[in-house]
Amino acid sequence: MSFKMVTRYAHSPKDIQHYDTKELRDEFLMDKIFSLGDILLTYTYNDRMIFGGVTPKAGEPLEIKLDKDLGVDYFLQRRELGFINIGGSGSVTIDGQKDNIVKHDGYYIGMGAKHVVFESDSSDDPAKFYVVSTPAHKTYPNKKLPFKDAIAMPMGNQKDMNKRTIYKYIDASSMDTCQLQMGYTVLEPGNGWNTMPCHTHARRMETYMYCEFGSKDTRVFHFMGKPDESKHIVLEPEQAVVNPSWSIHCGVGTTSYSFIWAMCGENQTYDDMDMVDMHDLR
Ligand SMILES: O=C(O)C(=O)C[C@H](O)C(=O)CO
Ligand SMILES: [Zn+2]
Repeated sequence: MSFKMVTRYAHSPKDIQHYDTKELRDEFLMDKIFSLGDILLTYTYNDRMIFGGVTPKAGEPLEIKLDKDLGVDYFLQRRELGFINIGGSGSVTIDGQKDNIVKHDGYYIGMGAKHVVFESDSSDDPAKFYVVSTPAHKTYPNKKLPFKDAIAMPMGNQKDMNKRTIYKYIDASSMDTCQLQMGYTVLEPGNGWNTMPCHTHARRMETYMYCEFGSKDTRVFHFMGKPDESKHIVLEPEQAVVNPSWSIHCGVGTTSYSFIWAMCGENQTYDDMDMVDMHDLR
């Protein structure tokens, strides 16, 4: 098993003005999230979100152990954690309490949980736990978040090539959470655009992890930057991007796809978005 956590710094919009493709990718793209038997995490200085993949082999449980790096006694001493499984079935054991987790199940784990152990039922179809952790100030109850209970918001339409459903898993309207908001967006076949018309939310940063592409050659062109200075990053399946709060975040795929979004910052108000007028995009 290997455990790796990389750091990504925070940027001002001016920093990226002259970035070439490689620099932009090096700073904002996480090119590997799931690797069998491994934990691969990123610590971004944007609101100190930690995110990445936990992919256990069958019979070899994985636990995120972070103390010295965070200056705490254990990983969730001052943090909360959310996850959504996009792989095969598995389980999570939180301080001795085990729950089965099938594909697309999620979980909220409150501050103070000492041991969170992830397991896969089979190495041929391992669970792929996409995990996101944000700083917390209060312990809220752990909560299993089955896909069927997510708040489903149909969005867009076929004519605009953006028909999709946003599934809110961790949302302050239906449960307690300190900072973390998390969900999963699924595009309908034949649709390519997410989050268009696009927005910013200076109050919150956001990460996107793109997955479940319609074909092996599908690519998603993800757009970021100030609305009047947009740049793009081309993503393969199961890669993630960091979006600073000043940045737009939207994308178009060469087929349909899904993505997991997670936010953290000043508020927990999903609809608090500054919509960008199409005339202002450059
Ligand atoms: O498809 C969409 O639109 C989204 O999923 C938007 C994200 O949820 C988002 O950007 C929330 O601020
Ligand atoms: Zn957003």
